[in-house]
Amino acid sequence: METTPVADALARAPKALLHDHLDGGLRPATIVELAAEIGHGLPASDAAGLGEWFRGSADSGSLERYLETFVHTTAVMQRRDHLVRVARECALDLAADGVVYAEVRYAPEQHLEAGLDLDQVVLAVQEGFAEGVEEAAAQGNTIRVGTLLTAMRHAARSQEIAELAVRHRDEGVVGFDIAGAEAGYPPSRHLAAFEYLHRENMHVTIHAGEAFGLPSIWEAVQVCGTDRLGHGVRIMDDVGLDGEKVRLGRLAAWVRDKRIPLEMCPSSNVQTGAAASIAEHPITALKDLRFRITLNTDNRLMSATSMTREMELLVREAGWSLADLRWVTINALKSAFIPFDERLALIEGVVKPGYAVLGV
Ligand SMILES: O=c1[nH]cnc2c1ncn2[C@H]1C[C@H](O)[C@@H](CO)O1
Ligand SMILES: [Zn+2]
Repeated sequence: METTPVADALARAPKALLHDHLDGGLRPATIVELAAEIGHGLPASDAAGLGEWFRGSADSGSLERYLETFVHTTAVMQRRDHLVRVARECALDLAADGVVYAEVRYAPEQHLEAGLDLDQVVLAVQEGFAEGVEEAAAQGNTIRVGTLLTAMRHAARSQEIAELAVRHRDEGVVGFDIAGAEAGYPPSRHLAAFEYLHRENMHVTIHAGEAFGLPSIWEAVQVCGTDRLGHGVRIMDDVGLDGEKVRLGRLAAWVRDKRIPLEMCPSSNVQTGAAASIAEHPITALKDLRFRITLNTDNRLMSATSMTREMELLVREAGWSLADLRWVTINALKSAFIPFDERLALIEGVVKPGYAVLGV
């Protein structure tokens, strides 16, 4: 993309990110290096080729096939020092992209193959984030990173992961999530974990309404009591036209009325077939209907993207303005899993002044 005044403004705009997978954001060069160290075979031997392989393979039109690419990232995230490095680089890369607040998620149960236990995995990742945040600050980029612990929805460890999240809540873990193939694995499968988290006053988000439709969103909201929806793009199935007038079904109305945040990830959705194109992605219609939408990367490696790029795509292909981007940034901070006063401080002290400099 050529450098234009708008592209320059987007690069400088303060960003808030609620939905980014640690194992979906590795630097290709790091994967090449770590894979060589542990003797893991890769589908491409150089960083550029590997980056291209991830993006191309993830462009499959199917969430299941998209998820298959993660075997090559989780493979190199098994040793303590490797987890520290990947987390450190994640914080540095997000900060360099202008992200001032990020919630980064991963599934600890996928990092036990070299003998670490769940707590050791969490501590290694927290150490890496702390290092990255400190280095970024030294480079002049201030970022705050919160961690979400994910349980894989096809597996049966959600209660354990929920307890792990609660155990590490004072060390930077701010919430819990479920991810993985959605069809056939409804959120209610993990109801006991969600009930436990509610009793512990712990925040919850659920991947729902990405590869499966309204029943998945309904369960996440009404049965599991989620605070936010990961993607939630299929809520559009409950939005119709009554002549010229937009009509919300009961679930869509509930989601909008309750201001339930939607963690939307345009490029990822185009790759998995959840949306036809950036121009037609429901994020724009939902913005116009004033749902509590947020803009996210999902997997920077698989989508070869960044927050700046997602913003550029919406501006170029869906007619978004800087004011729209400021709005979703504030929405994200209103929806963040850190305390209210800290969210407010970021909105008033960082985001609003940052956009004011850009004339918004
Ligand atoms: O967009 C997604 N939908 C469902 N699951 C996902 C998505 N992106 C990543 N994951 C899975 C694969 C990762 O290994 C796991 C934990 O980050 O979460
Ligand atoms: Zn995701």
